[in-house]
Amino acid sequence: MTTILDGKKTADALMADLKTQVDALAGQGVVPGLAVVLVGDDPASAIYVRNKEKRAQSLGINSVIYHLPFSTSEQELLDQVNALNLDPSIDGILVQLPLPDQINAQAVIQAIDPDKDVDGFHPMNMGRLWTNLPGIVASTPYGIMQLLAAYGIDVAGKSVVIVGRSNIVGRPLAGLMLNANATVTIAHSQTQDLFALTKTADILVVAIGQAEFIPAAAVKPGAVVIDVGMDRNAENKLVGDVDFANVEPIASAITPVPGGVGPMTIASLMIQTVNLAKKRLNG
Ligand SMILES: Nc1nc2c(c(=O)[nH]1)N[C@@H](CN(C=O)c1ccc(C(=O)N[C@@H](CCC(=O)O)C(=O)O)cc1)CN2
Ligand SMILES: [Mg+2]
Repeated sequence: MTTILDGKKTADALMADLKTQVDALAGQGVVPGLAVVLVGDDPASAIYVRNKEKRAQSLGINSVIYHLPFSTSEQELLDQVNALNLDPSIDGILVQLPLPDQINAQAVIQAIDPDKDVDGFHPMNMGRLWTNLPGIVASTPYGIMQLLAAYGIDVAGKSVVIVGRSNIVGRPLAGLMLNANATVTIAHSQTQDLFALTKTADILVVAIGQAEFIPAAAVKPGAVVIDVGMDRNAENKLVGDVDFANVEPIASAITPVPGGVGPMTIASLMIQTVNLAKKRLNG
């Protein structure tokens, strides 16, 4: 029997626990503050930002959305970020990606106060992760680790292959897996004989953005498969990077799309926002 790693159910359970923590903070006079900056009108980004706001509101987190026009200049966005850096009611700042072409995303990420960088994308937080120091960790990788933990899947000593080397998923996840004592390989578009490599993985994570790219023949029977993709197939149906119908029967556990990694991303953002508010209270 394959275990379906249910991100929605797991996120809901984590959020129920988090709500009691937010209530306790409120009792001590601290309301966690999350600022989300959205530039332009990308429909998918608008949905993600709305979902973050809904989740924050249901927990009692003060979420403030700054919706700037598509024509916003890099300097205008930097000014907004600097104002939020100085706002004592804001614990976490995130700038929704992708950004319009006229804005250098790295410059914006590096302008965020590393101690408010709730996305964990700032080089300071990436550096902390890779030196195994406490810091803020990107939400999707953090969510994947939480999901595996919720199902009792220990990564220590396992062979983990991550397909995709983005700053949002692949690289930070590799750091987290290494810190949890996995043996990690990062594969990417230049990797030779990719499917021979993926077939060696005890835990296979795929984050490349290509619909149903990983076939059953590329997966070791009994592997744990984590699908970070959110793609549209030829019938315009939302699917992942893994051919779920054919891989599910041979995997020991697998995430669905939707309802796997995605909900864990937003839950992780909320957890880290609350952790930052606790830091404001306790120093
Ligand atoms: N600043 C950031 N930008 C982006 C991030 C991020 O972590 N920080 N990640 C993604 C978008 N994202 C959150 O921002 C995100 C994407 C998808 C989901 C999600 O719940 N997906 C659902 C399916 C949604 C659908 O039906 O389309 C699922 O998988 O079940 C949550 C968060 C890029 N930008
Ligand atoms: Mg999902």
